[in-house]
Amino acid sequence: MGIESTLTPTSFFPLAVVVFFKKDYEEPKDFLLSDDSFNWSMQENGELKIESKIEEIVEPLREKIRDLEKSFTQKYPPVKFLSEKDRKRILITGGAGFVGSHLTDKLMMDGHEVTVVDNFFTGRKRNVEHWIGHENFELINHDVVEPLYIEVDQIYHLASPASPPNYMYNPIKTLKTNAIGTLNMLGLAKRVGARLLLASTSEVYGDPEVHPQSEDYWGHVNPIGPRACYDEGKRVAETMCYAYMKQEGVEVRVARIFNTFGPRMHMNDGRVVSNFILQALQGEPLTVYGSGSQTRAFQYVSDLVNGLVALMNSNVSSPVNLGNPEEHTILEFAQLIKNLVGSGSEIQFLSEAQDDPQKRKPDIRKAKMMLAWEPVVPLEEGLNKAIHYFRKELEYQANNQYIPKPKPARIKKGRTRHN
Ligand SMILES: O=c1ccn([C@@H]2O[C@H](COP(=O)(O)OP(=O)(O)O[C@H]3OC[C@@H](O)[C@H](O)[C@H]3O)[C@@H](O)[C@H]2O)c(=O)[nH]1
Repeated sequence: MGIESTLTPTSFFPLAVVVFFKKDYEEPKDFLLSDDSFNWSMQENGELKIESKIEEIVEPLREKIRDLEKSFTQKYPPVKFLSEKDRKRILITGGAGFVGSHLTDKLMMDGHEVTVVDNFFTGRKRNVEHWIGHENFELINHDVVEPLYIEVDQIYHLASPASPPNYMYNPIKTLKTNAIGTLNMLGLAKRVGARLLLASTSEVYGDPEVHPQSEDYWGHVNPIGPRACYDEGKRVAETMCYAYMKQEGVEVRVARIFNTFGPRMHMNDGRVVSNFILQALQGEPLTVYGSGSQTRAFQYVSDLVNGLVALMNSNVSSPVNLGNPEEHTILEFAQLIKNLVGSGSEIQFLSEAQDDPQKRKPDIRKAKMMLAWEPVVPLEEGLNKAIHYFRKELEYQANNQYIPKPKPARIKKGRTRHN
């Protein structure tokens, strides 16, 4: 069926559209308009009559758009249904980061309403994009250094850079995030009557003189060293939590998180696990700082997430260590990653990092007893998952590099181009 129209000088808009269409959209060929697309005739009154077949041409295009829209229908990971009574409104600050995004997944899949707040300094939209558009999910680009006014039942306060190169990059900002950011979140918790869980760190123990570290150890931190912005920032954040608890009755939970690794760590994170895996995968030397005799104990991210949720929903308001007590030297760790990757990389010894804690291992008896929690993912299994993730990331990076197309040579009118 053709559309019939009468052209007057002011009714050339459809033609303009057609001209644009012809000029800019030459593919696919079946939709090309040509003079055959119109029936031209002169009417008795002298006006030009055009019967267009645009509708016939446009309909297949509409069909294609409908198909595309169908294919875009978002498929979300499965989400449990929770009754109004059990469903909580949960805020996760730093929810687009490495740990925050895994916590987001768990709480979403458990059926809660999750609001993620992130300033995307180290967090990435990509980490939570699979929830965008879901009715239980909201993503807010916001820096916790500024106050936030929303209604929530629980706050997981994770916002802060966590890797030493990231938190040392802008020490003043790290201090503000941990001090002012925590103050703002505690203020919010007080105002709306929410419970707040602070993601604290094993770094509050500094370079510990007690081994393994239990929660009653006060720590050994250099208050003016390069790590102080984070260590002292988290220590003051803990202090604020207990001041708000005692003075204002805010319900607080404090998780002291030990070294954690897993998928979604940033390629430029700079912590030892991501560095060693990426170096081993690319055949580059594994960079060991110092002699490699310093120790760490690494937990897989899903264990941590389960611990955080168990702590939030427990009645334990004092600090709790969350970590895997399996301790290794950094050199052993380099060797293990090299073997798991099957890499021929060398091990390169670089100078020691200033104030680097020499021994670290959590005492997790409190978490075991009070939360019935302990890590369950064996180190090698977790590392293999992380290796798989970083392998994919490297492939993704290689496939998505922007390679500019060579521009066709411009030929000036009236001149012949010679090769
Ligand atoms: O390429 C590297 C990176 C790091 N290292 C060493 O590996 C050890 C671990 O370093 P990481 O940077 O992974 O992490 P750190 O233990 O120093 O700090 C971490 O502590 C606990 C968390 O709160 C934080 O994620 C982070 O601050 C350190 O001894 C470091 O010097 C290397 O030998 N080579």
